Amino acid sequence: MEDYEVDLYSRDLRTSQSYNERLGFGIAAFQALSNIAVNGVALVVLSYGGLLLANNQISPGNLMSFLIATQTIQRSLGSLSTLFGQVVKGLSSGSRVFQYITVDRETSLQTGGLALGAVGGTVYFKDVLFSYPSRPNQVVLDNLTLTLPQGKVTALCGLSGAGKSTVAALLERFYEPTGGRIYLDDSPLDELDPSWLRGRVLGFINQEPVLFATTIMENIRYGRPSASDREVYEAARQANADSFIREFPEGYGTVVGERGVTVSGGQKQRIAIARALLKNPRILILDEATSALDAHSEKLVQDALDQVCQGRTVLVIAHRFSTIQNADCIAVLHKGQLRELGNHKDLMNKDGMYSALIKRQTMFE
Ligand SMILES: Nc1ncnc2c1ncn2[C@@H]1O[C@H](COP(=O)(O)OP(=O)(O)OP(=O)(O)O)[C@@H](O)[C@H]1O
Repeated sequence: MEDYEVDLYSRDLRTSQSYNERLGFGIAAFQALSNIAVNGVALVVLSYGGLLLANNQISPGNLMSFLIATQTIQRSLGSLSTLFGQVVKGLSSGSRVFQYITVDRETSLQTGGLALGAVGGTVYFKDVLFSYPSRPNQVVLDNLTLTLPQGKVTALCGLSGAGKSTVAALLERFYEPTGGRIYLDDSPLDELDPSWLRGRVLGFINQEPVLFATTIMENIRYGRPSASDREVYEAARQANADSFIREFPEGYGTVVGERGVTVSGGQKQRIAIARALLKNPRILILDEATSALDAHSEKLVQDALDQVCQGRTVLVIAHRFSTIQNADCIAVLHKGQLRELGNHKDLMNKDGMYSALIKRQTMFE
């Protein structure tokens, strides 16, 4: 495997080397030709100018001015070849940047939608149809109609690829539905400002929370940049993170991320939960971790999650049996369609897809 990767890398390096050599030859040929041409011009100027000077048709000063002007042109043309190489390199490096700059904005950016205080937190997916732009022929959500009741926990479950994460992505407005509409309370989501929505209304805790290369204090404060230190401590305490943070020699000033202290998966999740608590969103999207934590960490994370879910509308992409079982409402997705909806007891009694999923899961526990 290692040899194979080294081979691939060497092949790419050789391609890059050959392109650079070709560029070098091109620059050399251009410089040689332009030097010959410009020196030829200087020669012509000198011989013809000498003739005119001999015939007293121009003054020696005029001839000198001409010669200096030709040399200036020669120098400029000489640097043109190097400049040309740089332009070619710059254009190829910049092509990806230009690709992003020229992307059409698909999500509208209207402001002045709902006032934050007036947000209840009921989300309604109405006949939502969706295909990813990169695969327009694959229907990922097929006429999905689903309500996330205000202040309740709705668990989405289903087999891998059923469309659970896509539902969350549409709610975050990372994509727009191909058909149908999503409503927050009574306002269509596409009429609300996505920055306001993501910054103030929605919170997202995913499987692999991102910690930035700065202090734990600042990492938590990203939830609400205006929060005071005291509020950060309180959020960390509620997220079961305060005690382990204080055990670090530099406490909340500990730098995490690439060049700092490495924190465990469970600790990372608790920092992310503290961040979400500080943000205090009306709606929380929770993509539950599939990776197993040890029993102690699991309990701490679960307690913190229970804390953060209280009083909010929660959409949880559920993988754990306990989460699914305790949810107020369970939606079972299959190939982008809503197959079953209800609470654990009702769905188990129904003995359909949900009970089959649960039996499968408990068999492996
Ligand atoms: N960015 C994307 N571009 C194209 N297709 C995608 C993209 N993301 C997901 N899909 C496809 O959409 C379908 C639904 O994916 P989704 O991630 O929503 O499923 P899921 O139920 O969350 O799965 P899992 O439990 O494995 O995370 C899958 O067939 C997947 O291949």
